[in-house]
Amino acid sequence: AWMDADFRRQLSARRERVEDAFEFEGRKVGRGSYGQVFKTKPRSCADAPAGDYALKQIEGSGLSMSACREIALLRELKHPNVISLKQVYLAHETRQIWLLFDYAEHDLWRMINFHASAKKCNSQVSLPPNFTKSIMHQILCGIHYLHSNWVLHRDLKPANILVMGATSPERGRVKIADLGLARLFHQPLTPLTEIDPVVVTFWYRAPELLLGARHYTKAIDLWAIGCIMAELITDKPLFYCKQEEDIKTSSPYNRDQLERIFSVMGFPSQQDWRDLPHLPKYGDLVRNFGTGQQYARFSLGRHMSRSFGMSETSPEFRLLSRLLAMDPLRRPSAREALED
Ligand SMILES: Cc1ccc(-n2nc(C(C)(C)C)cc2NC(=O)NCCN2CCOCC2)cc1
Repeated sequence: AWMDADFRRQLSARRERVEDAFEFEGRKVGRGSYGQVFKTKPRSCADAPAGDYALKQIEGSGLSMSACREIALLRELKHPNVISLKQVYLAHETRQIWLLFDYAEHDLWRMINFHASAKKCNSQVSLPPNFTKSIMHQILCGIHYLHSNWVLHRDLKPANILVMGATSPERGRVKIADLGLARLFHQPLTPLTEIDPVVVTFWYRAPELLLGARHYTKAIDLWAIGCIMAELITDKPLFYCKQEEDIKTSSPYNRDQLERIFSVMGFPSQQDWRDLPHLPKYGDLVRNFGTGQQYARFSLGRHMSRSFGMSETSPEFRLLSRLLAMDPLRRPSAREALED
């Protein structure tokens, strides 16, 4: 009763209700710990332009911390390669929050898997020439925009790279999104596996994170982009590491993931990564890997030329090896990578 009852009545009479504007019964397309997503079309009476939309019903009720963060963040951002928030619906009766987005038909995770399986049954479904170049350029444009606005993604991976489909006027356009759960904790040291152990993969996590770095950086996003670039080229996750079931590690140190990285990249020398000994988990590293000379003959060039016939003198290899510099200080900024 503390609020003016008449004022509340006016508000609720004027408030547009999501069910009046959109048809979404039985059209669920996604479900995760973040909430659920419906593919929907506006009803004829709605003033939204025709076309497909994605309605995300946020998990939980009321203005949770993550709902506030997502709305506050997305409403400030506007870039062709970043998912755009079209509308927010607050259902007061149920304290439900709905976010309206343009519907993205594809994501890189499904596109890469489709292409890989097609290749296996070796029907030549080859990705159009320059597909990888276009996708990479758009990802770097979107990340350059986010980084210029001091927004770090923190969980870049193929599933978070959406691509608009043939029915969209933005056909083929990349929309960087975050469908995941990594939003709930900002510190990299929080055990993500506590939320949804099945989903979390460490394949895109930069080595400094695995060695206990306390803060996310722009360079951590660029490492992930390097991993995505290699995966677009070879159809396989570069640092694929089988996930033993529901690891309840509270430590960021993941020995198997580090082992996989070293068996592709080689072991970082003092020259390669001056600050390595200062990382919190350096002691574990030395205990588990010693001086790493068992990885002496491995290198990214060797891996890419043997697994994909990529020349170490090609421009794409040069960019890939810069993005995948073990020392975060040696990785290019998004702008430098765009200029490459
Ligand atoms: C708590 C929290 C959660 C997510 C975000 N977040 N951050 C981003 C950036 C700008 C970093 C790419 C995007 C989103 N949210 C979604 O992508 N949302 C999903 C949009 N999808 C839903 C399915 O259909 C396509 C759009 C922020 C904070």
